[in-house]
Amino acid sequence: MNLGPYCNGAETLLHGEFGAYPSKGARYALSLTRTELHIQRLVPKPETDQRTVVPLAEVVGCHTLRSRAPADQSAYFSVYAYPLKKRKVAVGSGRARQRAARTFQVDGAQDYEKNQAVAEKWAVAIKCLVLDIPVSSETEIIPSLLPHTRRLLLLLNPFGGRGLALQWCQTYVLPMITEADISFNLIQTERPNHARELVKGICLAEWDGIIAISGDGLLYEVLNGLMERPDWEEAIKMPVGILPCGSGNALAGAINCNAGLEQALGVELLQNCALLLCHATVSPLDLVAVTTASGTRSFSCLSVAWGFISDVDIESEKYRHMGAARFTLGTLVRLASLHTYRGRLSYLPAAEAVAHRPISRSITMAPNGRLPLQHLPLHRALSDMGLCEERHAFRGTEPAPVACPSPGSPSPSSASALPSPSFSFEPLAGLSPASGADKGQGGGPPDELLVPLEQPVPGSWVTVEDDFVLVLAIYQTHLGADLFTAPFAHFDDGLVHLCFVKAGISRAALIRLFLAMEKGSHFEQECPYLTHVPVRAFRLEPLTRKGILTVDGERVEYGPIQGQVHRGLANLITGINCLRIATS
Ligand SMILES: Nc1ncnc2c1ncn2[C@@H]1O[C@H](COP(=O)(O)OP(=O)(O)OP(=O)(O)O)[C@@H](O)[C@H]1O
Repeated sequence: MNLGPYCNGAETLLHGEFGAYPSKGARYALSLTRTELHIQRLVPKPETDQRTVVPLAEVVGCHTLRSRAPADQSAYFSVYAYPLKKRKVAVGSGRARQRAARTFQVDGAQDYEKNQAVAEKWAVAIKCLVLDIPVSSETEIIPSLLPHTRRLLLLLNPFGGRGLALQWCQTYVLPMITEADISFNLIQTERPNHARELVKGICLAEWDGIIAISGDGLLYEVLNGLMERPDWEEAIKMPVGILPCGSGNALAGAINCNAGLEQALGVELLQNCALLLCHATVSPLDLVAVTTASGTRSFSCLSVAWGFISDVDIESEKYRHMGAARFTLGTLVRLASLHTYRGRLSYLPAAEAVAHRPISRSITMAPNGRLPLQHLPLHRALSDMGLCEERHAFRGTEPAPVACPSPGSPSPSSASALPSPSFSFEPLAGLSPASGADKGQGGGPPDELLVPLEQPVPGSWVTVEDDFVLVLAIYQTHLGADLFTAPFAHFDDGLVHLCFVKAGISRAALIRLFLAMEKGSHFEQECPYLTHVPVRAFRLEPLTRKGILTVDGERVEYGPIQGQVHRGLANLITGINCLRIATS
């Protein structure tokens, strides 16, 4: 049965009839389109026209193999997919991805070389599609279409979340990325700021990406380590990624959502992100340069929070063993003693109108003012099926060794040391500024929209002085993996989504907002106390003496803080284009 040249209306790139492994006499017709692998059993003939369709969005790689039996002139190729399945034992959502490998026998020719060439062609085509490399039926499918083996630096915080990062990485991540032909070096961080120091010392040319296996805090360290390098302009272009093993996992939630996948937590979210990592697509990522009262400047990719949200985040640290549930408990505890905070919030509204639902309500605005790292050998899940790996297809594609440039002389820092404000706040025991020790080593683009914190904001800014329950400057869709807080945000929209809730809101209304936030429908409640304004820059001046401020979920010194967005400064590995994703 010939399914080509079109399969369900899509162009067939490859078509062939193959045996299977283990054999059992079955034969299959395979058709490859840009988005799917169609598998039709021919022998024994099925009673109905039943086809198995493998969405390439669920495929991580394809390997060619050879039989250990010398008489066998067949070549084989295995396709590795990770479809989403309902789990027998309900954990979290009750869904998880299960490895599904299919091995086909290419036996059309008498000699192995010809069969191997066909197997290799299929493997190359499938890998190109997984990596979003354009292929059409006119393309000559040859190994040189493929990029060199990706080399990822995996940084794992063994104490992130519930402390399961290493176990989860070994169980769910390493097998998958091995099948995706990703070469990696896995380093466990030993202390806070270890990841930051590591990325400051690496030779950029040796890596294709840096992946944080933990919560958002570790990625914050990676981004700031890159920005603190003398070559920050080049360094910050290094694709970064996240494999969520923390408790909040906001960025992972945003990546999952961007791919069109159903909201997920725990292992399901980790597997989704690992699958997306195998698909390699990179998106520009906005960073917000945040300056605190002591003049410390750091780069944030998620949020600045004050009030209810930062209180819950930091106060729930003691429930860390509970994983994501720590926030639910923390929320209930905080709701019981709901605080309000007086503050002055100033912002520069975004010039363009942002097309989404009406947002601003009940707003009281007053215009005014080296570490050279040895590569581990490419890890491989070798078949235990009596087949061995055929690596010819990928030989000769390794990059030539590169010389590591020695660190250059530091470029002048634009992080101006701002004097402390005239009023002071209670010192926080044991808390040091987020990057105070490193101040001045790196650079980063100038914050041309900001004036020093001790000067009044420019006249084009808007200022609101009020009692707030919370102030949140968020730049991604998610505040946590299951908190769809800014549904209108995009990785590189060049916007800070300033959200605040003013005092006066009832506890019940606040709970309703947070419950609705799971689905991202909280703005539909038209709560008069909730305001959202898309801005380019903001300043928050707490007027209440005690409080908690967080940047990307990490506590920073309490006091005036301001930030400006730098559009698409970093690169984030986001994986599959959402139009191609399949949810089963
Ligand atoms: N080996 C380590 N020991 C102690 N702290 C570490 C270690 N490695 C990293 N850290 C620090 O742990 C902090 C929290 O880590 P991370 O944010 O990755 O996990 P999390 O807090 O569980 O996750 P989330 O931010 O999603 O809640 C980071 O700021 C990092 O500096």
